[in-house]
Amino acid sequence: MLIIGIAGGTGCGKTTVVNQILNELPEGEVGIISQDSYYKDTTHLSYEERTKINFDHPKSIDFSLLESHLKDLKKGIPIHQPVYSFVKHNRTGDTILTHPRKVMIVEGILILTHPELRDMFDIKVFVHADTDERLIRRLKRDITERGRDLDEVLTRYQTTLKPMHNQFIEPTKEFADIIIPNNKYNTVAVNIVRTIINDRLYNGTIKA
Ligand SMILES: Nc1ncnc2c1ncn2[C@@H]1O[C@H](COP(=O)(O)OP(=O)(O)O)[C@@H](O)[C@H]1O
Ligand SMILES: O=c1ccn([C@@H]2O[C@H](COP(=O)(O)O)[C@@H](O)[C@H]2O)c(=O)[nH]1
Repeated sequence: MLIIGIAGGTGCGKTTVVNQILNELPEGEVGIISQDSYYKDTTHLSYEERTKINFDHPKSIDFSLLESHLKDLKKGIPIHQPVYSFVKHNRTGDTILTHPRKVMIVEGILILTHPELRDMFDIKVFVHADTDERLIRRLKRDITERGRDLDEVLTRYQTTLKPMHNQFIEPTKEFADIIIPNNKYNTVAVNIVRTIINDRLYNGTIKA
């Protein structure tokens, strides 16, 4: 199994890059794990309390579950990936049965902060977009898709998102094997990653 970790700050375009990579690859050969699925379960808290969580700090992520799921997949064991709701700020209680694939992509803002997880990645990618670009994208996306308003996004940006990005996320760029500049859509970089995957898939250098 080839495991690719794709990190980068919120709004840099990780999800978009993953979808672009998957485009044109045969269905069923590549599996996805999103770090967002592994936000800690906070069912014991009220909605009000959940809105105050610092979701950009590594401690908000259940890394031990993520790590053990990845280990299971490596052993050929399917996992039940939790489904997360950004609107409720909590897991939904549903899971997605995720089968081991020849190539697994793990994406998320904090995935390179955790040494044990980081060591499991064969290729580490960091998607870069400028801070103002990321904030603009985040504003648009969170208002249209995640039920937020202008005030919520900007307040969260100033209080937690920006400081956590500088403290935890940006420094992990140094662990990356490949940095994808993504201020504009970067089809060249996406094609390079897809070529690496195709090479591993069809030249028999990896086993399922
Ligand atoms: N290169 C790009 N240029 C312009 N908009 C982009 C680009 N990449 C992503 N976007 C848009 O920015 C928003 C955030 O992208 P997304 O892939 O969800 O980022 P992430 O997963 O890193 O938070 C989405 O609305 C997406 O369509
Ligand atoms: O309940 C939640 C959980 C997380 N967030 C924010 O999401 C981003 C990470 O997701 P991306 O898709 O990489 O942007 C993170 O910055 C958290 O602040 C949230 O708003 N609510």
